[in-house]
Amino acid sequence: MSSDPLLEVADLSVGFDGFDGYADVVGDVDLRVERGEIVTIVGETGCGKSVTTKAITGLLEEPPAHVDGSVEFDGMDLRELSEDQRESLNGDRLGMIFQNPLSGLNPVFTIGEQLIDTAMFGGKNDDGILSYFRRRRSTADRENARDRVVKMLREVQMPDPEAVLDSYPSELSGGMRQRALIAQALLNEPDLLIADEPGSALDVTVHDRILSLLTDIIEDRDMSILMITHNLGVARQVSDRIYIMYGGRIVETAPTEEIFEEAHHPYTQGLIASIPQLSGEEMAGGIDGSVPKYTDPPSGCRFHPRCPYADEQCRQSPPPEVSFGEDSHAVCVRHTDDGTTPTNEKTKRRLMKNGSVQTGGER
Ligand SMILES: Nc1ncnc2c1ncn2[C@@H]1O[C@H](COP(=O)(O)OP(=O)(O)OP(=O)(O)O)[C@@H](O)[C@H]1O
Repeated sequence: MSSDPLLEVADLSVGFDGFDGYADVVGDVDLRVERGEIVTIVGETGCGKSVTTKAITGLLEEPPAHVDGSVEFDGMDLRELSEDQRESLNGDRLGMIFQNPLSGLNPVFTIGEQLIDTAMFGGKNDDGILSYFRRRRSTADRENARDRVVKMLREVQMPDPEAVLDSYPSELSGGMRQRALIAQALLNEPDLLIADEPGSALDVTVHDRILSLLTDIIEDRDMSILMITHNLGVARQVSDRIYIMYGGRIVETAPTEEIFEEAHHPYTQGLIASIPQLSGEEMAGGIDGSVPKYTDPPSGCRFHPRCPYADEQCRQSPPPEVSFGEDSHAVCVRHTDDGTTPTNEKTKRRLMKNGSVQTGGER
């Protein structure tokens, strides 16, 4: 662990005012990304992964969101930056790719206009009158930027990049729009790329292709990545280190191989047991139950209603953080009690006995 991480998030919390009352979604989140490191946040849908990255990148509207904690990027406190400073950073030193490829592109400008602007002006990408005049200026700079965009579109394997430059987002397929967004996020060689389930809004085969494309591209670059996925198998493929998130809390973190060698939290163990295996022994239905209701979260450990080891202590008090090495922690009371320490196999047996759908193997 270095003393100079590129991104360091401390004690982040996010809640929302809503019709059903206050939703206490994210809390006590500490995470860091070292220079050149690929880190993933893994958890089921609704666990607070997107809310966490949106809070980091300043994309939550406050209110209704209430954000607290500190977010340091290369020594700058992102929460203290003015809107202008943040805009210059986003799209330049900080690249972002989100789940829905349509939301990231402006429908009234061509792909070329948008990507060339990003290449020339980075985060200072203005879709108003200013950009209209910028685009009228046919300078050598603009030609250079165009060449860079075409090169990048080729790198993301965009079919017929020259024709795509003159197309509007609505004229492209979902997969092509996602490729355009990946190209846009990488154009200015950001120091940190934040990728929120890229391609997950698309069908499974396109999603898989997008993911393997992205992993190939990032392998060749010296870039830090914070990636979000609900798929632990994907996280294993791409990341150096994993944070497991449940109910808006980080429940475990460790270097990727350590998580798979010896996961400590029953939730992580349940996710591992749910990864499809050729032996057909995975819990095909995943872990029984659903993520908490954030307007009325469970007391004590938020995972206790689904945990096969939960007892009174888990229902009563928030669990302690237990360290298993400098870089490996889990937040679970069981590890202070030798008799019932969970193991992957034990948890899998218990979860299966509890009625999770199974495809074969032990019953
Ligand atoms: N603007 C908002 N106002 C109120 N609640 C919100 C808002 N945005 C997100 N939430 C709630 O926060 C919770 C966590 O959502 P989030 O999108 O972060 O989950 P996730 O783990 O990223 O899942 P997914 O992969 O489906 O996006 C959800 O219950 C969601 O309804």
